[in-house]
Amino acid sequence: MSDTKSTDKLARRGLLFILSSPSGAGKTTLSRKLLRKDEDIQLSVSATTRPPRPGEVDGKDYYFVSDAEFDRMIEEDDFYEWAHVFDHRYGTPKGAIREGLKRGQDYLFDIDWQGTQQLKQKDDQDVVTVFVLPPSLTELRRRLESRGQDTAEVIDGRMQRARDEISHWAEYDYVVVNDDMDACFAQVCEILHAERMRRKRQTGLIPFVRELMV
Ligand SMILES: Nc1nc2c(ncn2[C@@H]2O[C@H](COP(=O)(O)OP(=O)(O)O)[C@@H](O)[C@H]2O)c(=O)[nH]1
Ligand SMILES: Nc1ncnc2c1ncn2[C@@H]1O[C@H](COP(=O)(O)OP(=O)(O)O)[C@@H](O)[C@H]1O
Repeated sequence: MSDTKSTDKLARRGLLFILSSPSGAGKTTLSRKLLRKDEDIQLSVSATTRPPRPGEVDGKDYYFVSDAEFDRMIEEDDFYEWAHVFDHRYGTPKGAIREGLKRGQDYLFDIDWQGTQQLKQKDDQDVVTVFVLPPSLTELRRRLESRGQDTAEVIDGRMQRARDEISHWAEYDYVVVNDDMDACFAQVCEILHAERMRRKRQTGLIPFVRELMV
């Protein structure tokens, strides 16, 4: 983050910052704001078999792939994790994440509870999980409708799945309610800042403290 960069003098290990929520609660909006504001975090771009929505860019929002291509990626062990969500498959490509973490690069994940569980099993110490709740189910439906990108049938399906997704709230490290976007975004930034300061992530502390003690 530009405003934390100057105080970020010590070497640290990066983290895997996961935002999950029922569809429509606001995680894509929160993610985009975070990526714009914070230069030390980058999006882990998922692959999906779902077709692009208007305005979505291949390689930026998702890698949009065919079923056959997704099968090939599974066979070649290209995924950190993958899951069926709604009627499609979504997965996190391994890419350069492991190397990036060592250099202090943080990664943002917009993934569901299934992907979160898999990532935690693979790499619990680097994972920080945040669950975003809507203020009410009425408002959740209103947001899905106002986004104006899904059919009534798709929206009904997402509302039905919302209760299931919400039932996983207690598996997350942090839970925020996205009522007012600015207030919620500020909370998400505070969580990220505090997690970066954890002693275990500050790999530069040992040589730094050693210098202080000579
Ligand atoms: N497990 C897993 N879930 C993903 C991945 N990418 C996206 N998702 C989840 O798939 C769900 C549907 O995403 P999307 O079709 O973009 O709809 P949206 O959540 O309404 O924006 C959301 O819950 C995402 O968090 C991934 O790589 N792995
Ligand atoms: N706090 C909020 N107040 C009002 N509208 C919001 C808020 N957060 C998100 N929205 C709107 O709700 C819709 C769904 O948000 P989005 O970020 O796409 O959700 P998700 O990625 O969780 O499916 C979008 O049109 C977005 O602009």
